[in-house]
Amino acid sequence: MKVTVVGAGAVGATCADNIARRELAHEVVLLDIKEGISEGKALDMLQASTLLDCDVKLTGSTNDYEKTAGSDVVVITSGLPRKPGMTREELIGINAGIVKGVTENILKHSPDAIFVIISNPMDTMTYLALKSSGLPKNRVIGLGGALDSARFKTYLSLALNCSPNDLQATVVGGHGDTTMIPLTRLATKGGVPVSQFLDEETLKKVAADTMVGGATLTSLIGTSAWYAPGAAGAYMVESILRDQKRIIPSCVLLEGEYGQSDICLGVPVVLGRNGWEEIIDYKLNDEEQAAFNKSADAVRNMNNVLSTLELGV
Ligand SMILES: NC(=O)C1=CN([C@@H]2O[C@H](COP(=O)(O)OP(=O)(O)OC[C@H]3O[C@@H](n4cnc5c(N)ncnc54)[C@H](O)[C@@H]3O)[C@@H](O)[C@H]2O)C=CC1
Ligand SMILES: O=C([O-])CC(=O)C(=O)O
Repeated sequence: MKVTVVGAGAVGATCADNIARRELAHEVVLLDIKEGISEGKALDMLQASTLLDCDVKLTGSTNDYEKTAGSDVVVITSGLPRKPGMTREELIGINAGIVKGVTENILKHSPDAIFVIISNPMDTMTYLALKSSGLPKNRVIGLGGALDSARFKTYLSLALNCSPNDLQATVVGGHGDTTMIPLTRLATKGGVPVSQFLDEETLKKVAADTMVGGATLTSLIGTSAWYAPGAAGAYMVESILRDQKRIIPSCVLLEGEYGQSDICLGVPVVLGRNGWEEIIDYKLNDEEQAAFNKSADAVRNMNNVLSTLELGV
């Protein structure tokens, strides 16, 4: 199996490193437009491999897409990250052109690849990659819910003083500070609703912290996060390449599911060797569905901006 990660910055390099360390693919190509950075980071990771008993062919490429040929999965992280005080949505003007161009270049050499889109604003970038490529819907998957749910579990585990591994907790909707929806009602500890352990005020704080999880890290670090985003990328790639069929909330095209159409938005999906294979219906209650619809409205507004950017979509 071969994976290409486009963008050898913080998220791309971390994702490639996680994929290599866990030997999820036999070959990993890291590609960046900036001269030397991908070759340097790939060589550094290769040297680390000798210390970590891991055997993966890791190479870098400065914008040479021939080296990416025959990739099974392509992870797109190329583009600008936000700075403190910015929203992810403000990145659309610069990142849309990058994501569209990269998708086109990749497809020339890997026509059968499954795409995992990370660049922000991710819901709109996923929609753009899908629409501009004409790919089957199951092969374009945005990363949002995997990361946001990891943050939800982290804040829950801190409040509950328990292992995050004993928690089930999912975030659906958009990957934005105000558009994501931590599904508190469905969160469980060892199969028991977390509302049996935590009062409403604490649960509200956990949900609020989750929603601004990315913004909190951005203001602490000065740029956006990469350890959990890179790990979340590898987690999705693992389920795809190993055909694990894990249920991972991800951004996919909705065609009536969850009451929405012609939009890519975060819902629980089964990830396997065919990409996303099934949408799981969580049967949202009225309040959750209203929040989902509001989230869809905001993401649709961003998608409408694409037509003003002269991208030809
Ligand atoms: N969906 C999610 O959950 C997350 C999304 N992100 C997003 O991921 C993106 C990357 O973030 P970082 O890695 O922190 O940024 P970074 O600035 O560290 O790395 C981005 C890399 O993309 C490269 N690049 C730019 N244009 C390119 C092109 N046309 N072809 C190839 N490479 C190109 C740059 O040279 C740079 O090395 C940002 O848009 C960020 O907002 C970050 C974290 C989580
Ligand atoms: O916060 C950001 O801009 C990057 C991102 O999407 C995240 O870490 O969730």
